[in-house]
Amino acid sequence: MAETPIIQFNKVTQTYDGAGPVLNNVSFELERGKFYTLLGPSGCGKTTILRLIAGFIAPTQGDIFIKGKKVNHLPANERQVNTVFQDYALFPHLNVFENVAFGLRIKKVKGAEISRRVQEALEFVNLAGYEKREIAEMSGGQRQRVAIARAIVNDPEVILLDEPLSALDLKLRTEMQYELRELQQRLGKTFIFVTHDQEEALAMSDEIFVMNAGEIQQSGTPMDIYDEPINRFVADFIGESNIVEGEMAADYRVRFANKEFQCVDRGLNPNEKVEVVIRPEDLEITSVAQGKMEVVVDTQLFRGVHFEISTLDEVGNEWLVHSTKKAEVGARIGLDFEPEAIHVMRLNETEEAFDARLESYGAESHEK
Ligand SMILES: Nc1ncnc2c1ncn2[C@@H]1O[C@H](COP(=O)(O)OP(=O)(O)OP(=O)(O)O)[C@@H](O)[C@H]1O
Repeated sequence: MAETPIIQFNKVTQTYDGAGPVLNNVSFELERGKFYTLLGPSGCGKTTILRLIAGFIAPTQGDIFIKGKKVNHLPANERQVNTVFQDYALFPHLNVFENVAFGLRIKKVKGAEISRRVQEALEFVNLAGYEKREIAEMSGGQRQRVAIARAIVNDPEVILLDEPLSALDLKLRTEMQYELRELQQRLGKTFIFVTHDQEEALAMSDEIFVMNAGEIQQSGTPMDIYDEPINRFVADFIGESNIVEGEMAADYRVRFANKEFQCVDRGLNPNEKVEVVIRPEDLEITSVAQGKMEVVVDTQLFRGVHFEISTLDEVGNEWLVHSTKKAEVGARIGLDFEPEAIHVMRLNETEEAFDARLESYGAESHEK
């Protein structure tokens, strides 16, 4: 990347109190002005990354850079980074204006400038006119916006958001997803958002980092991660997947479920063991004669927009199908799919090798 990364981690390992590492040799570079999401199950180290960037803790090993400057031990208040916490951490005894003004008062900014900047921040989050309101009189979504105003009033380069939507009900949560994304684009600042909700990550991010057990498993755009997961963990964590064991037969040919299929993957070794992913929405129900694979319908659920149909092939693999067509439980049916719907994962492939391999296939062949 041409520009100096806004944030860079270089082989960062973090250990708390002599226990095993909660971050293991993590490296990445973030660009200015993008919306990044750290996504992963509870305890995988997402918040630890935020705390290292904010300066609440220093790395056990490795280096952290902000705008090219090493900041391993730079105090939090000297970093151009602000955090929006999960519970917003607002002061209940102060009104909206004073909550947003708090950091500026500590920094002894002049009164007139405080007024101007707080006003600007509140306008930015659509809370102009709410200055005198008590926090207790604000709704969940409004409190969220006060917390964001309090972060942006300092004009930071980077805003860290630690599961900020998790306290909201589903409808408000969806509204705030749009709002946050739109706010980030208007501000043009780097946002680093932590969540364990894959739908939230897919909807909001320019780039997602999928984490597991203190490591980044894969990084990429939401579409990259969804269409081309690097391994079983990522494929399972993002969306619903059918994942079965298979082996390469030759270039563009892969075997699974006792048959050989055309795929778009090449450059793997003949007979190499692989894992094969097909998304449920890429499987189409048809007659046995017309299908590429013969299966028996095991269960069927109506999900409103589609039927969720669980089927079994002759070797006992389960194939979940999302279909607008109904099937009969117990019926023998055919499943049809395009060669591009098959995603082949090598076992234990590094992210670098994986990216290079996909790149070598060319964009057209791997696009659905
Ligand atoms: N101060 C601490 N002392 C000891 N262990 C800690 C400390 N903070 C976090 N941990 C441990 O480090 C691991 C990673 O925690 P972290 O908060 O980064 O995970 P997370 O992915 O943000 O999880 P969650 O989604 O549950 O917040 C966990 O096993 C946690 O118990």
